[in-house]
Amino acid sequence: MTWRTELERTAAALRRASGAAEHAEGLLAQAESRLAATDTAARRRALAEQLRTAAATAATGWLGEELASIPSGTPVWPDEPREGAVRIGTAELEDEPAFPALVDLLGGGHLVCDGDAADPRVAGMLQSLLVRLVAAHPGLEVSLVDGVTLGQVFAPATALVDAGMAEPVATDHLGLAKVLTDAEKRLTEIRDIAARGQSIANRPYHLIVIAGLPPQVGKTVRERIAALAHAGPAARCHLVICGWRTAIRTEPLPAIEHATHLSCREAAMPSGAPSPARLGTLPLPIVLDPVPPPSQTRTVFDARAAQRREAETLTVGDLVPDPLWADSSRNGLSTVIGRDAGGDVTVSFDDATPHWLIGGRTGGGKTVFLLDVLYGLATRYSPEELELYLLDFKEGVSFTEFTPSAIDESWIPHVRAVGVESDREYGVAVLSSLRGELSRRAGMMKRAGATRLARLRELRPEVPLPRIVAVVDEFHVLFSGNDRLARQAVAHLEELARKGRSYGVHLVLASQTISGIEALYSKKDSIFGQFPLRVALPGAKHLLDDDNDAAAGLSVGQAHVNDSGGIKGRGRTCAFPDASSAEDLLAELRHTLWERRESDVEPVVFRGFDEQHLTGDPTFAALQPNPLPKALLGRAVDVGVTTVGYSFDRSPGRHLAVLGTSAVAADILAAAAISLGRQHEPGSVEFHLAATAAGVEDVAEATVESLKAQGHKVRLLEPGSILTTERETPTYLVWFGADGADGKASALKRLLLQGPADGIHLIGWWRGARRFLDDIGGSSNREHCAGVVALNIAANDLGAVTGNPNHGWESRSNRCLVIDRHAGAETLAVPYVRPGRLDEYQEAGR
Ligand SMILES: Nc1ncnc2c1ncn2[C@@H]1O[C@H](COP(=O)(O)OP(=O)(O)OP(=O)(O)O)[C@@H](O)[C@H]1O
Repeated sequence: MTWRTELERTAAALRRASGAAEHAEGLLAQAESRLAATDTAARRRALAEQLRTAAATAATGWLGEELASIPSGTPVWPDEPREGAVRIGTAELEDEPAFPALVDLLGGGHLVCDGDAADPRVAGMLQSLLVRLVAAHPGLEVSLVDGVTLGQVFAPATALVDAGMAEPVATDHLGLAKVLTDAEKRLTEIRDIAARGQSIANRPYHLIVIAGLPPQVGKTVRERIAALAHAGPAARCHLVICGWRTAIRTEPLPAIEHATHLSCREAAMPSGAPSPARLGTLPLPIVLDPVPPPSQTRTVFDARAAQRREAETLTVGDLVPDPLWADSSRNGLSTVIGRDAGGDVTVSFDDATPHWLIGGRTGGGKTVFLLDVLYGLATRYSPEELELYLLDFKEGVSFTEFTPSAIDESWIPHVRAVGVESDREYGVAVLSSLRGELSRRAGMMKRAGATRLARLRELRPEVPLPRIVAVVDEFHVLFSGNDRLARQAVAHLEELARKGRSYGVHLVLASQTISGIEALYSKKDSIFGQFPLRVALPGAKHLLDDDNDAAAGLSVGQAHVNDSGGIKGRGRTCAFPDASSAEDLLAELRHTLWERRESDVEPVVFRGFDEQHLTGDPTFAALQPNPLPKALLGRAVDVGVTTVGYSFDRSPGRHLAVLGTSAVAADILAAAAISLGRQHEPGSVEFHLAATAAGVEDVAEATVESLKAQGHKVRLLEPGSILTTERETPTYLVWFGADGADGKASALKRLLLQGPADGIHLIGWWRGARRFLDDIGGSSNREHCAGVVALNIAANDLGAVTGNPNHGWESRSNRCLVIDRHAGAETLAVPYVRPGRLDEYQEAGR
């Protein structure tokens, strides 16, 4: 072989190997120009020197220097290197080391060697190659196969396995098959991403190192390896295949594309020494890199593993941006939630992912994930940019930390309403109010001529138009039962899911499962099709596509985030921080946000099973004498938990009947009387109380005391005189137990008919709805009592009382239905009771 040919080949090999094409071309040109010289030995040395210099540029530091010469303590690289070449040994010229032998691996092609790790030279080369690549590539993911030394050659890589950078070494054909299956899956996913025009440049390299093929490997597996080699480089998958030689049955080997071939198995030299290794067409022999110093291997692997763990672990503190509230929600909202090998994983509410579905078993981390998201958003966006509605249908305290408490007066200023152990009506009320907001925004957009929220915000800068995020934890409860409420919830949800995107109203539904919700059967696809962002937590079912098993191996603290409705290959698995273990930090953060608030309006908190007390209602505290007094009866099950009242004016029928056997009725009467007392000047009105029902003495007595304390004249009436007592001044007759009308049905009718005109109103408790109807003279007289508070009475009895059979009223503890026939209003409410009375009543089974 002439020097010229040798030179050309050598430079070409270097060019191929290093990818430093321009540099090698330069070398070639220079060398050619000097070919005329006569001193061959000198030329060879000069050539070797030039190639050494070229290689030093093509592969530096961890990738190119002799490992033994790299000082201990040299850090692993923090960023991906640009060069793809890596050293595997040294080319020798006349038995002297001439220049490093490089192969173009990650970002280039593959390395195929006919020898396997049973040859110590190959074992040494593999170990040093792994150290180099792990030290140089922070994002590298590795699959290791060793069918010849039972994993011995990769023993030092345990640290990589522990850090999740590598799978445990596969040592048999089944293990190899799994490696290939996983690689094929990954390849398809990455190819899909690239096919959609998205960049795959931030995806980690996947390196498969086969130290030797397990004995049982046949044609099919070899063909799979060849196919992977064919498609791999385009999907950042590269192979190092050792022991790639014709099998015993002399099957021809499939060709491995994009490969540099390393040959170690030519016949032994006459001296008995193994033949030297050869790399590709490079005419010089190669001495493969030896086993690196064990301490170096350990240090590199440990450092990389530690760095990887740290890089993938986001702390709660990392969720918080600096500065706070700096982002605009004009085009959407987003927050970082975790990290994977590709960097930060963010989740967004925008045109592409307007609504989210989150799934995971109990204890799978849903609440923690939601807290992470909510703190992330509340720190990025000010309350002018973001409003939050939080509903929790399970027994627990998920969102209470966002609201003021006896221990901590602060709250998250973005939060408008929080439902804790909410009941379904409250959930429906929140959805209904959000739907109202959709309509309001739709109207504004139409009038302003805008088609997008962002545009409307530009046109109407004076109108606050924050994006709204409504979170519903355990949302399946809302739709359980397939009843009227479930149907209402479905209707609201459908509308919000469909239109929310345009108007900046976003939903997050979290549950253990999205299947099995009867009320949603026919609408499932149309509704959940609007929820492209899927977050699968451990135990999530039916959240991702059927053929997508990405959530199968998740452990608590990990989430699989898919932004394409669960389609395979579109997700990222990341660890998210544990907000439940950062109470102090979050409390401090809450305080900081609270102190920055511009409004003192606290979030409305609805606790489904809490008692409501008249004295705890700010509306009661603010009452003043006024010409249109209103009896306060309870708090509505609506978003604002507004006070429900019934007003007494002089028009006919302004009386109030509380119906049902529940002793809560007595408390409602008491609350009505006491609140009315506040709205009259003492002396301008009298209160006549009659306590004819058993067990109401305490309540009646307390009511008398309260009214007297307000300065009112109060009379206690005895049976027989309740309806016949003369009343010359405006009077409220508060009657605990009006069933039977004191035996004077006609007097009752007269009072109902004529009373209001004289300022005389009845507030009465009837235990039986039918009895009440009889007492007032039948259904034709129902107009004579326009106010009804239904407690535990049957829906058809209530229908008979009001003449409206369609109330759909289902009585239950701690709820009442307040009906004002004149106003055409029916309001579900939590009635006022005296503190602790609900427990007493429940214990007594009433
Ligand atoms: N990111 C995380 N890192 C570490 N531990 C976590 C993480 N997320 C959750 N956990 C642990 O799991 C526990 C349960 O989490 P969480 O309360 O969020 O579950 P959940 O799905 O809401 O359960 P449930 O529905 O029963 O309330 C937490 O108390 C915490 O100890």
